Amino acid sequence: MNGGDKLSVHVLTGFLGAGKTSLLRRLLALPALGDTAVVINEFGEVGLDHLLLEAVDEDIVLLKSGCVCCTVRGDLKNALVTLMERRRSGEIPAFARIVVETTGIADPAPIVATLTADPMLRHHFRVGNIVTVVDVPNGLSNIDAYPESLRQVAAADRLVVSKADLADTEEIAALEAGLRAVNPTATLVALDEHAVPDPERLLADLHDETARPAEVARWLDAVASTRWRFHAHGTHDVNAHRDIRAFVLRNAQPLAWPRFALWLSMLLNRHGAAILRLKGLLALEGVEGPVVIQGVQHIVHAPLHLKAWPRGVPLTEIVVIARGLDPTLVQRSFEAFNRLRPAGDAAA
Ligand SMILES: Nc1nc2c(ncn2[C@@H]2O[C@H](COP(=O)(O)OP(=O)(O)OP(=O)(O)O)[C@@H](O)[C@H]2O)c(=O)[nH]1
Repeated sequence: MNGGDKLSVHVLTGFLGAGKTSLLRRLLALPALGDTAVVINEFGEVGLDHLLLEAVDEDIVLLKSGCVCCTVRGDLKNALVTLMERRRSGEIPAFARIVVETTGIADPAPIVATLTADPMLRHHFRVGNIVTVVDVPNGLSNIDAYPESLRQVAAADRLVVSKADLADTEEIAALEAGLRAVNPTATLVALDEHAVPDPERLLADLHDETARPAEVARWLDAVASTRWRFHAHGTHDVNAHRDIRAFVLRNAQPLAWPRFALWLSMLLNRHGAAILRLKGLLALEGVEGPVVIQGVQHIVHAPLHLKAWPRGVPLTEIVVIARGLDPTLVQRSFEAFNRLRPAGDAAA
């Protein structure tokens, strides 16, 4: 359940021209990330050429940093399987993680779906962090104009605010507030063109058992310290014009896993396209510590365990970021289907 020695596949996304490749270049130059394999779709669009050292074959190259870089023209599964086969046969250096850079108009959900749904990929890989780059000059207007941009922001575990050098502090603050409003649980990292990114901050993920409790505590703090709480009268809607709401389903009574799993799959079947992101902790009957769940749109990752409850007491708290979905109805169906006493204002 906890991933064992699988390799994390991180997804680097962000709208057209946001600064994905610039960030990737700086990350790959860091000695700590020399053992990274990179998968880029539509290679012709990105300018990594000056980093290229040696062509291993038509699709795979070694970068100066020692990283392996692979192009995806066909499907992601084939690219990942090929990388693993060449790594095993010693044709390319061993690598410890993979970063997939998407095109600017990609929705990250299908990548997550590929990794979680395919049995062979699931055996070797696990979903790492979704890192979304958003540039200050265009970020807010892209979120409003392009559904792909919104989905990239909502899906993120890390939001990198780029081109801060091209804006003043007010513009940066406005973008950060807008990003927080769409996705309160992601870590915000502001970078300008020359900043050295912190690889730990961007790529340490939930599979890193030492980082996991802090990561989860951060989600919960982010939710507790914002207005994103469910209460009897609905949510405080700071994102009305986008029809996006983040809300928390919270209840202290332990859940029966089979019942909860059925409820969740029914919810995602019916409303998967409206649910942009879901993450949280479950208090389950017969399970001592919290179980971490997270999903992107209709895809849910394999659950993970935490050893201790971040607040010291068992409490189910699920953050949902949804578009066009009434939180009151979701909360009601969560409580009714799982046979819970309504938490109401007392738990909010
Ligand atoms: N001033 C400034 N320019 C930046 C910064 N980051 C990226 N750029 C510039 O923005 C342009 C686009 O950057 P890329 O890194 O290619 O962006 P991308 O997201 O990979 O672009 P696509 O792959 O085309 O979607 C380039 O000209 C970069 O030099 C930054 O922090 N500050």
